[in-house]
Amino acid sequence: MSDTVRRDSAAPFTTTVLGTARIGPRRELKRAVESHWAGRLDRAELETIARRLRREQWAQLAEAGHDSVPVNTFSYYDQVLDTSVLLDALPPRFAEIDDPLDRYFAAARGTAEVTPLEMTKWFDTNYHYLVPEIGPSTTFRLNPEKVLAEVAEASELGLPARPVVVGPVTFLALSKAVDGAGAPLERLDELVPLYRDLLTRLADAGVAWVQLDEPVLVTDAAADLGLRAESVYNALGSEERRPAIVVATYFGDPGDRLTHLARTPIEGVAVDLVEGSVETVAGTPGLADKLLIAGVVDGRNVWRTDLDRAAATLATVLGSARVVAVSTSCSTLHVPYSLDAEDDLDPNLRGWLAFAAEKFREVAVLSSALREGRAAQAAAFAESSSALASRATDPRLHNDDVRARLDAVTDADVTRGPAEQRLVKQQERLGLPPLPTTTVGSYPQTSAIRLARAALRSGEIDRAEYENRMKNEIADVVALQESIGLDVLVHGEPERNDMVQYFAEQFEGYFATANGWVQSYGSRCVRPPILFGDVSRPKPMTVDWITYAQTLTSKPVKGMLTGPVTILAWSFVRNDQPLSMSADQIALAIRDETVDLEKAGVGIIQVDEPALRELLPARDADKPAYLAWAVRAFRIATSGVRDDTQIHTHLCYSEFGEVIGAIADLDADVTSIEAARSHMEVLGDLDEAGFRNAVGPGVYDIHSPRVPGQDEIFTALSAALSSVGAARLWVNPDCGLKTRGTPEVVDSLTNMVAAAARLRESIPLTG
Ligand SMILES: Nc1nc2c(c(=O)[nH]1)N[C@@H](CNc1ccc(C(=O)N[C@@H](CCC(=O)N[C@@H](CCC(=O)N[C@@H](CCC(=O)O)C(=O)O)C(=O)O)C(=O)O)cc1)CN2
Ligand code: MET
Ligand SMILES: [Zn+2]
Repeated sequence: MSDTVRRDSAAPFTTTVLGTARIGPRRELKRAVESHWAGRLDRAELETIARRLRREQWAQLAEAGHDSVPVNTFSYYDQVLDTSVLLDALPPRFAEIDDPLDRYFAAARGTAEVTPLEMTKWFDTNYHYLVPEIGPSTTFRLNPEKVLAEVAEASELGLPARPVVVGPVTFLALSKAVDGAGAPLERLDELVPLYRDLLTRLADAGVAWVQLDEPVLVTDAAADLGLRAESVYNALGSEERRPAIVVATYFGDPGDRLTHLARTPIEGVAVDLVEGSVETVAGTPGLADKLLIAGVVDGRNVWRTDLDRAAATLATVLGSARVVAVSTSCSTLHVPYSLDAEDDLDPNLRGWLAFAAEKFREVAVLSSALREGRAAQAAAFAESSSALASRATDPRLHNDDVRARLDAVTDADVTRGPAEQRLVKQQERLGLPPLPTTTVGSYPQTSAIRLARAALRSGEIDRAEYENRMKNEIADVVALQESIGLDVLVHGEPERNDMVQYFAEQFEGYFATANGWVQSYGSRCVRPPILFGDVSRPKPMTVDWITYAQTLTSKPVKGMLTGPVTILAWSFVRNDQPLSMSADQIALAIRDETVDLEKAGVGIIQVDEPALRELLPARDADKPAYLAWAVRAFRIATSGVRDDTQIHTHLCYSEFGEVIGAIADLDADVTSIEAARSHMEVLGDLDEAGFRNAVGPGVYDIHSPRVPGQDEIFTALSAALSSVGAARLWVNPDCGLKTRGTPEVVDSLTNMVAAAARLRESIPLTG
């Protein structure tokens, strides 16, 4: 059959990446999309900017010598949302919006009428995807326009385009069932004909290779993933008119799922050889006639590749497959664009790093060395090993005091007095009313605040002027909270560019970037700081701001810190020591800060751990060890204070299931937790996990601009009250307010305080 012949002879490629970022080297897409939402940029202009960003990205790959270029990795918001659109699987509440792009953004962000899709973490990264909702009324249908358009665009430029699409197993495994529907994964059979159809359309468009992303195959997210994948890819492989298929696994080791894939007629597999192991590849029969895309360059961390080691890894797997292509371990979505945008980096550090552009070149160097011999790339190999040696011997990597302190940590250092006893002492000190009202920390990060920071950076204003402006912000936020009638106040975090970066910038052992932006969700970006050495805290980081806020009010002001696990999760981490050791070092630095806050008279300190769930390993076997070190790090950070100092923590991003026991083990006096979207269900789970301390279930969802009504909050609170009782219940939104506007914050909090007051009246006044 002619098509089959064409596939077999489809020249395998040798040099590629699994995907790229799209936000733009200077966040051009963020600005364009946000201007479009604000009505300041029309659709044609938005599309022009998007097209230019795609072309620049593709050109960069081609120039680096890649012979296969991933396309359809562009997205106006999120690639999983794009897949929901591809499969026509948006929930019916969006059907009334006729225009496809308006509908797309409505699904991502919601409108006054409809709530958006839920957002959650993409595996163990800090990227968020929009969770597909699969209900009884979902009928799948193929909308291939976007992927075909990107293929056409790249082909016109003469580029070897390889479309990348989220695979059916991963798509359904990440979906949630709604309206009483069964598990989405049971509907795989319905997706197979659509993907077959898509394959044919791509073949018709001249596509030689297609990449179907199946990262879920490195997890234990569902039973029988290997068998399910085998059956799907047998079916897709049997399609006569199709491009060659590569199935990409990443973020871990596929284990025996690789054997299942190898049994199918697909032409290639991509394997993460940074987080996964070469043994899996070597132990998998059936790869001999396939293309193996070997992910030896770390796609999600920023360290320069050890080329010798990567070349050795490639040599190990060379005999396992028909052809070995060199690649990144995953998409470079998770790292900044290029070191070229960093003017002020420490020169040594620069040599140790590789952002996306530098990784593109590393891939090409390794591929050339693999085919033409090491001698062809001698200079690059020499540079890599001297940079590595410089890093390994840099004295800033080791701080003996920090290591000695950690060695000396005992069980007593991670244990506080009994929780009930703490509660009594804290209540004596704080004298709070029942159902205390509070907020999670941040208030709107207005553009005035950000512009002040930009002005400080550019030298337009000095430090004193900047501090004045921030103090004015704090004064405004304190006054606002008093007028609304909240019981426990916060300073509002105006001085923080980010809840992780702010601390990292003040730690020893960390570097910050100027333009190292990475997409977090939609148009929102973060600049993850780079943890390179042992961590310590030279001086207090938050005490002056909190004590200033406390001078403005007689209500207690909560100190506000980020916990060690979250700081670690949202940083680029060292790859030369276990994560647990880095977590403990950060924990000691945070402990120092809690002790200083206490000394300064602060009675309540919140240590946020929203990323506790995020670092949970993909495989069940690895989970208990992670949870043990994560809990211990939090307890190192929070057990240095007296029993009458109240420790709060905060968690968001729901899906607490597997970490619920760990949340109880944190032993915080008060835990504020996202609950609004799951209708307080988490409270029952906490109870079952033996959690007996106080809890502030988020009573409304801050991720949407919608103002919750007083009755709606009252209903949620009443449910919480009957679940945990008045003695343990706090009242708060489900996360910080930094992304919201002030008017909606005022209205929402006013309703929240009123609902709490109403409910208080119903509580019998016993002791
Ligand atoms: N690290 C981290 N990860 C996280 C979260 C988080 O808070 N931090 N929360 C969750 C995700 N939520 C997020 C919520 C908001 C933003 C967000 O708003 N990001 C800002 C950037 C925040 C920042 O770094 N701000 C800097 C720089 C701001 C900036 O862009 N300044 C302009 C100038 C000012 C202006 O034009 O407004 C510039 O430099 O060009 C500052 O305030 O100093 C954005 O995309 O716009 C990101 C993630 C999970 N992961
Ligand atoms: C992502 S959790 C955010 C917690 C932080 N204290 C804030 O309110 O912004
Ligand atoms: Zn939060």
